[in-house]
Amino acid sequence: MSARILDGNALSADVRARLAEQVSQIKLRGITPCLAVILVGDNPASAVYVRNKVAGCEKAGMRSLRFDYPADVAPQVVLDKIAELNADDSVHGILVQLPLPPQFDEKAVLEAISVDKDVDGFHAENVGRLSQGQRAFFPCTPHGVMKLLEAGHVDVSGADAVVIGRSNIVGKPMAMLLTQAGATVTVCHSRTRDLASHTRRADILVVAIGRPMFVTGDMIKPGAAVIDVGMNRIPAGMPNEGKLCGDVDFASAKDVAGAITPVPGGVGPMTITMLLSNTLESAERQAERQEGRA
Ligand SMILES: Nc1nc(=O)c2c([nH]1)NC[C@@H]1CN(c3ccc(C(=O)N[C@@H](CCC(=O)O)C(=O)O)cc3)C=[N+]21
Repeated sequence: MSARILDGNALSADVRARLAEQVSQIKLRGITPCLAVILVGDNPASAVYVRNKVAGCEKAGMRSLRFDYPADVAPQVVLDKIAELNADDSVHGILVQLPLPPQFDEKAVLEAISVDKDVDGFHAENVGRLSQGQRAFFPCTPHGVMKLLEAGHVDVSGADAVVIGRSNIVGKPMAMLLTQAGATVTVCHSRTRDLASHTRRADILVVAIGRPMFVTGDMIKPGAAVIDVGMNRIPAGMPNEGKLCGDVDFASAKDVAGAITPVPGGVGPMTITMLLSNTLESAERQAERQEGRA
């Protein structure tokens, strides 16, 4: 048996069509949702992602602003730009592409973004709000994973979910969203003993460790939903060198899993889709505030 494919490109197209409809509605109220993207340095992968984010905005009818800085820029220059964008009512979302060069204090940069414009959901206050079940911007990658599970009719409530990876941008918020949706969640990481004993019990397995093809079919419970957040280049000297691959060995996993996301075409496109969705939501909240004042 081969697993059902949880198709992130198809779901993205669906969701983005609906977003474009909502964007044209809010434009009638005189507001054009606008995302500002800040990119520091010349990491080629970051440049591709930023280009995709900007293109996604335009296609959905949103406005985007892009600010590029050289790798050796003084952090204060970026902080000043963030302050300017925070104060600009025509900007609804601000994203600083990570990772930042070493002279930056990443946390200080993320905290400088207004909570109301933090469409990445990385600000400590948004993280706190999410953990308390309050209205918040959810981080885009885990939010996109929840949408993929929902569209794929994967039952989350009561499921045993295992998340591999404990990063602030994926693993931790993923665990929170799954917990809120009623799963029993285990978070595994580099110090976990006997990883496979955990993964083999998972009805839902989310893998976000950044190690190419690390999870193999023998680590997966038959019928499980396997979500691959990995985004790696196949190392030199291996077949398909230079191509994208996930943290899951798709070839062996697909024969065991009940449902699985491919790389590319799984979680990645949904990350950008949820970024657009958060930007629209930010614009809608601003419209509510304005109309509340009027
Ligand atoms: N502040 C910030 N927010 C982010 O959301 C953020 C970030 N920094 N830094 C880097 C990571 C990575 N990320 C991806 C988004 C889309 C794809 C994506 O669309 N991937 C395509 C393939 C793209 C390709 O061909 O390279 C796919 O999986 O099908 C991948 C990765 C967002 N990130």
